[in-house]
Amino acid sequence: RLVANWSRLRKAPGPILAGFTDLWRAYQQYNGRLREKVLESHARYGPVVRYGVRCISISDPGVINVVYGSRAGFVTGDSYTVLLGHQNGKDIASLVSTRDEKQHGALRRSVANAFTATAALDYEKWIDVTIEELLVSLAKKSTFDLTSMTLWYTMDASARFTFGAPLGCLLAEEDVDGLLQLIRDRLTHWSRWSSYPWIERLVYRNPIFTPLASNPSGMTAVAAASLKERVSQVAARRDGKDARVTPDLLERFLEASKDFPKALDEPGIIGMLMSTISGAGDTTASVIAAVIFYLLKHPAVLKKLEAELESNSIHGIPTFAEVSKLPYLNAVLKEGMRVFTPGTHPMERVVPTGGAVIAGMHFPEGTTVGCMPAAVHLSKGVFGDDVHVFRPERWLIEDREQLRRMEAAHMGFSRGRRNCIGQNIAMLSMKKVIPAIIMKFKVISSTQTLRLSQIVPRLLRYWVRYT
Ligand code: HEM
Repeated sequence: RLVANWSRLRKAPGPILAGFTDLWRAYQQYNGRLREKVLESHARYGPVVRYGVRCISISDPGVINVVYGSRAGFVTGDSYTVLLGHQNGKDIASLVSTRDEKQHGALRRSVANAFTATAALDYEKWIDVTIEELLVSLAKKSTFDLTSMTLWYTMDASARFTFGAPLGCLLAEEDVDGLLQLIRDRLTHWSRWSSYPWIERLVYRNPIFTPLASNPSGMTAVAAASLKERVSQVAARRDGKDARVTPDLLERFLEASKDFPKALDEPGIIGMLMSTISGAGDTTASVIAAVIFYLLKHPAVLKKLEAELESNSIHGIPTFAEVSKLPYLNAVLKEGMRVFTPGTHPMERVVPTGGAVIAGMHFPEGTTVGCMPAAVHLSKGVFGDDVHVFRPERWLIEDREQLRRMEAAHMGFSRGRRNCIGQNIAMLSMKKVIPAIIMKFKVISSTQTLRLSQIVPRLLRYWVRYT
């Protein structure tokens, strides 16, 4: 059996054990090292690397459209089912976790209006209030923990634009109500079990083992409770008792459910809430912290950014209109999201019937292929020889063709029909909060030898190790 496993994809290089058994992958993932190992393997073997019995990582940006393109027919890998919520003995699919393309398309269409660039502007006021609270908290401190503060900020901001009320993390400086822990439990669960989704199903979604099922269900319960509470508030509003000027995401989902009753039935809305809550917190916080880290590490870049903000009279909390088109700020964020990506493993897709030739190699149907943004972003052919260097200037060039190639290879928000639906909101939040912090405070590192590992792993300690 082990030899049969190995021979299935023997042309693809990679760690020997990975070809024989998925235990190798499971072990690395359990220890938060899979990302590091896949990156090492790409450096050693090239753009195609095997990291599991049927799993292939590809770092060649040329394959992005093949694997993630809208008509490509590559459905998401079985590993995503580990993310399915579970309530009352039933799986609750979310945007991220559903493998059913029809269900995904219907759900995504039903909520698309709530995430457009125009809709994101409606959430600006929720974000402003939260930035204000963050600045007040920071002003009271002589030193602050960047990791925690950005996290409390994104948790409160996302709770505001999702449910219309903050969690209170910034005020308490802790994980109020344990929501962050629930998100992390869900991601840890994903990380632990994505190598063996069929065992996960057997253990956690089997009525015989119901007590164990609490792990993937925690967030489902929170989302369901929020939904119940808000439905009664919306009903009260309709009676004229509670006038809400700007609808939050949940209210928009409830509105949209009238037009899309099938996609956005109760489990559909719960699934959307789960995707939004877990998609918005840790990811945005870690990118903000990483960008500030790179600015501190590169004082010349920080100085240039400050000069751009100064010359555009950006002080206090800027409006999105003021900062959305600033070229250097754009370049800093794009570059920050190139050198730092939170994802810990390739975004897995399954080769459709008949197999496919990808990156010059034929893969039989059923093979899991995927790109890990961290690996793709190190493509020297696209980004140049200095791929490991944080250099926003690479995005400020005249050469349109080169810019197009870099844009096409940027996977910070993934690509294709399952790309990040929250990216407009994330960009709005980041483009406002980073200038607000650096223009109000002179942020300096409290240690001489600041490393990314001191900033990021505490955010993502359950699912990735940074060195
Ligand atoms: C800088 C911050 C963010 C980054 C780097 C990021 C990154 C990503 C990536 C890489 C994916 C694809 C995951 C996969 O296929 O495995 C994704 C999907 C998703 N993200 Fe984000 N995200 C961010 C912020 C947000 C925010 C603020 C929200 C919600 C308001 C959000 C909601 C989602 C949802 C719902 C999906 C699933 C989309 C689908 O499957 O159709 N994300 N994100």
